[in-house]
Amino acid sequence: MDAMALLLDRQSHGRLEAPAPTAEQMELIYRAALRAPDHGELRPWRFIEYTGTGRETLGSMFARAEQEDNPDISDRTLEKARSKPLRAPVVIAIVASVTPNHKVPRIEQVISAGCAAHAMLYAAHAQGLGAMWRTGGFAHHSCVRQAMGLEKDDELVGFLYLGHCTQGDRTLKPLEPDDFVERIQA
Ligand SMILES: Cc1cc2nc3c(=O)[nH]c(=O)nc-3n(C[C@H](O)[C@H](O)[C@H](O)COP(=O)(O)O)c2cc1C
Repeated sequence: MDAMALLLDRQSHGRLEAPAPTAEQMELIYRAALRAPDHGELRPWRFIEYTGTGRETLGSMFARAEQEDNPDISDRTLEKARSKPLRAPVVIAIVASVTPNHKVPRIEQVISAGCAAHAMLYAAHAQGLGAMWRTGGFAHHSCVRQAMGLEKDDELVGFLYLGHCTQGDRTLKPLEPDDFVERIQA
């Protein structure tokens, strides 16, 4: 795939189905993540991959978070939270693993992990896979953070849902660079 076409045409796919990406495809996705810009070579990221029934572990975390916020929650809402990770055959939690009190500020380390997630979206698209970056209501919940072993300064930058697209591309709303760029020329 042409690199510019990749950059200009990528889009998110929320409806994803099996089969899961192959081991070779996953390897390339992680390798792309590891090429993210990284001030100080801190490698401020880690990835937790949920597949098969492993996704139920993540669903249980979501359900626990939901229940903690609202103990009187209905079974239906609880089940909805629990089933969220089943929306794709692979879900990857991307954690900004932050080195505290470092000359590279925390925000730069979190951005770096975000860049890794971004690279993963492109690596998926380049291989004909569908992907979507989600945080939902749970990524920053103390329950989920604790279950994933996040340290105080860490950040869960999101969940990457990965699989095969069930639908074609949607028509994108055109955006114009001139609406976002300020040019200082003198
Ligand atoms: C940090 C982050 C978190 C996001 N969380 C969600 C989410 O929880 N739910 C959602 O529908 N979209 C979420 N999005 C947006 C989608 O990933 C996607 O970018 C959006 O639907 C636009 O689609 P596009 O990527 O094709 O332009 C998130 C994006 C980012 C960068």
